[in-house]
Amino acid sequence: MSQSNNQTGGDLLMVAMPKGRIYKQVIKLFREAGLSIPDLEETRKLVIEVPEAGMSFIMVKPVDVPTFVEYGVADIGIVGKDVLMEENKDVYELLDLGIAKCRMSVIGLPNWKPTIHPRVATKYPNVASQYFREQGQQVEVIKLNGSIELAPLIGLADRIVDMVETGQTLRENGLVEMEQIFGITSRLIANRVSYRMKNESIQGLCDRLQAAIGSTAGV
Ligand SMILES: Nc1ncnc2c1ncn2[C@@H]1O[C@H](COP(=O)(O)OP(=O)(O)OP(=O)(O)O)[C@@H](O)[C@H]1O
Ligand SMILES: O=P(O)(O)OC[C@H]1O[C@H](OP(=O)(O)OP(=O)(O)O)[C@H](O)[C@@H]1O
Repeated sequence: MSQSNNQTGGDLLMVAMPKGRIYKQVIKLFREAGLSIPDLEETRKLVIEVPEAGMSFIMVKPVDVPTFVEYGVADIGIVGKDVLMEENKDVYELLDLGIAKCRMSVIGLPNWKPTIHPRVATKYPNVASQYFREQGQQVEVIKLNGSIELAPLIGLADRIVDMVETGQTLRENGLVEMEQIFGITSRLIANRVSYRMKNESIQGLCDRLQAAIGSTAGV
């Protein structure tokens, strides 16, 4: 196994860990990969060293993970494909972790009809703009930060671009999925320089995670 278990201080891999929804699934996967990680959300600490796993974690908002990694203050990070597509940062995408699975879709009311000045509300303005440009549709994109499904219900926009997992949010608000844009899972990303300088430990972690993903695939 190339991953060292007795690294200390500056040799630790700095990992940007997303707080919230993805966190628990990442920790489960890391543990399945044989890495001994405590519950990082047990405290309000934002920098947590875990020398026995050869890693140090910074706890960040999911949308900020690519920024910490691009600037190299984190060597690696875990982030949803949705955020990667929207933020378009200069990082390596190393591994599909297969967790936090959902999809990015165009959503609207069931009786939707094309309008003269179509408006689309979304948390993902770059993704939405690119999608409708490729479709040859001119739309005004309105950026929101949450409760996106509200927009067509109250007339702010005629459609939204948002994530769908179980479809419960759509059903409970009387909305329908009109088109799927792309599938989403969480990815392991790396800083370009770190990937060269710390290749052995990053590649070792990748191999361990890949083995854990392989052994649980289809379970
Ligand atoms: N309903 C969902 N099902 C599965 N995965 C999801 C779902 N919603 C979001 N995700 C994935 O989890 C990631 C983080 O979502 P989360 O809701 O924790 O973050 P956020 O809303 O960006 O953060 P915050 O709530 O702190 O503003 C998303 O970027 C996406 O990849
Ligand atoms: O298909 P479902 O299983 O219902 O999941 C989809 C919902 O999950 C996410 O919302 P989130 O919980 O992050 O809330 P927010 O975007 O309003 O903050 C997403 O924006 C959808 O609203």
